[in-house]
Amino acid sequence: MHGITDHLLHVLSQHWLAVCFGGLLLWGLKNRYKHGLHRYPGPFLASITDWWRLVDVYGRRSEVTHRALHKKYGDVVRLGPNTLSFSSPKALKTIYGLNKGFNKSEFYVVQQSIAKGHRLQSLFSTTDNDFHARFRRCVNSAFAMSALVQYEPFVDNTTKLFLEQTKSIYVDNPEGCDFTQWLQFYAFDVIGEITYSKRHGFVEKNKDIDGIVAYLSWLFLYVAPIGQIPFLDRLLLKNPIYLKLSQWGFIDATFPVARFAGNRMAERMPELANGDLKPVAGAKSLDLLSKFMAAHQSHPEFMSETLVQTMAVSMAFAGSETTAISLSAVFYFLLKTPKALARLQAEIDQAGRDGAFADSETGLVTWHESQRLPYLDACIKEAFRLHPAAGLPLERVVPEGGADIAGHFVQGGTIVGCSAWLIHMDKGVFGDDAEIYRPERWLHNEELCKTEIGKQGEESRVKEMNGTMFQFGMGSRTCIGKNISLLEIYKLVPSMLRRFEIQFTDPKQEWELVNAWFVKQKNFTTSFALRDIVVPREVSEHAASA
Ligand code: HEM
Repeated sequence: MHGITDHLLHVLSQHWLAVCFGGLLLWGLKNRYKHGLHRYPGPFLASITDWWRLVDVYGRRSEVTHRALHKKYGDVVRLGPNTLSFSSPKALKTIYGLNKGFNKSEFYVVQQSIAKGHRLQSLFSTTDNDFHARFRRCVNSAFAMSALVQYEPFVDNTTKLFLEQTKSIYVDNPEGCDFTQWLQFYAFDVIGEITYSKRHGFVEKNKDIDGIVAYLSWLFLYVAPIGQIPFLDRLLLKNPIYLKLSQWGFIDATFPVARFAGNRMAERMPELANGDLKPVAGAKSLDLLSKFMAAHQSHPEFMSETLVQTMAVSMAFAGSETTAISLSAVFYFLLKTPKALARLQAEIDQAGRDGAFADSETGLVTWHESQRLPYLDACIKEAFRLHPAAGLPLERVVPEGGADIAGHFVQGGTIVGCSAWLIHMDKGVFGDDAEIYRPERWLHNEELCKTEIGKQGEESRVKEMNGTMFQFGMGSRTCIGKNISLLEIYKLVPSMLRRFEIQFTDPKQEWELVNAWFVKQKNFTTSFALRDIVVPREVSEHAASA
């Protein structure tokens, strides 16, 4: 026995290079043929190792890589030894459909936040479908369309302040405004107000409070590449030593947003203990935190205090950067397309002259008023289409037994996903000019609508586009905050356009994109001038005669 071991050790020491090479070769071959994925095209290195996609995502423009790969290879591309990307809208119903059994991949686990050394499994990041379904049932009603009316006063407070601050800080300011950051301050404060009836104070102070925005940006820059090899997270941000030290109180690894949420919860605990949840002083209705606490009262066996806090933290994580990116996209594409901006401005001014807006003083537009502006709707949808916030495929794991996805049988355990950056480019659905910004595609062509058949054709064309939009995801894991973000966007865009003339500070300016899971814009600097708010005809005639 001894002799064999000695002999083996001798051979290994003599031929260690060949042994290492052989081991690597076997590992590479195992990866290459994993789950029969060698049938699918893609970069050769991607079929061998996930380091290929980590490096690509680290380059911060993966949406460009993914588009180029699908253009070259077709509807299915292999992005890793165990990962496929699908670009055809036909794949959506299978991968994201209700009760199809596809779980989120480990990519999402990397996004779990930490409070006092413990990971917080959130609605967004959990990979457990049963846990998710129970969690979602507890909080769903707080996000229903009908609850929107209750949140509008919260949004109004921040929007009015935002309009005032834009006027006093940026009107006729030659330095211009970093518009993406300014909109992010807005989105953070709206979420703060809806969640806690308390703004973080970004818009008041025009600065990043407690470094929350910078921290979140850093975090997304981290989770995007590390999420490609999630195991690395356990060596880095969530390594056990760091988490233990944090649990014992030696270091504070609590995310700043989690700290803010914890403080607000502590303030409300007495109310919860009394069973007396009521709107915070000055607020007209219950905020989200109160609603999550009410869920804790009605489902104490599941909705723990930790889950209440997690839910509150998720609001800032999932709802601020995404909304700010989408708002920036709406304004950017309008400024880049003067004809569309002029048409939208004309629609808004006409509504102003017709007395469609109740507020002629601050410029604030209500949700209901915004819903009567079809061209506004078209401009917003077109911006969502061309610049969806999430810039990576929404990864899911194929259930045991495998699945047929858009005509391809894929084995269980394979990671599959679609990216809105590809789905929204489908020419079959969005037209041959899918690559350009053209809000008109969302309107019915009046010429065609003159016949019944033409009208039906137009209706089904627009319906298909609506049904293919993927900016909020799809199925059971679709964005729970969609209605809140739409409330913000549909109110802020017309309110800003009533109040201000917005221009690029440098007309030749192009923005820069940074794909860190969410595709954030940089170098989008704007100048503002005050506009006279267009008032109803009778009012202006009355003013003229007086
Ligand atoms: C324009 C703004 C927004 C965009 C583009 C957006 C996008 C998305 C997407 C794509 C997903 C699905 C992720 C996946 O399947 O992997 C998602 C989920 C989610 N979003 Fe949003 N979101 C936005 C605003 C918000 C807001 C304002 C909130 C909170 C108030 C929010 C909270 C969430 C939560 C909690 C989830 C997880 C839902 C679940 O798994 O049940 N989002 N969002």
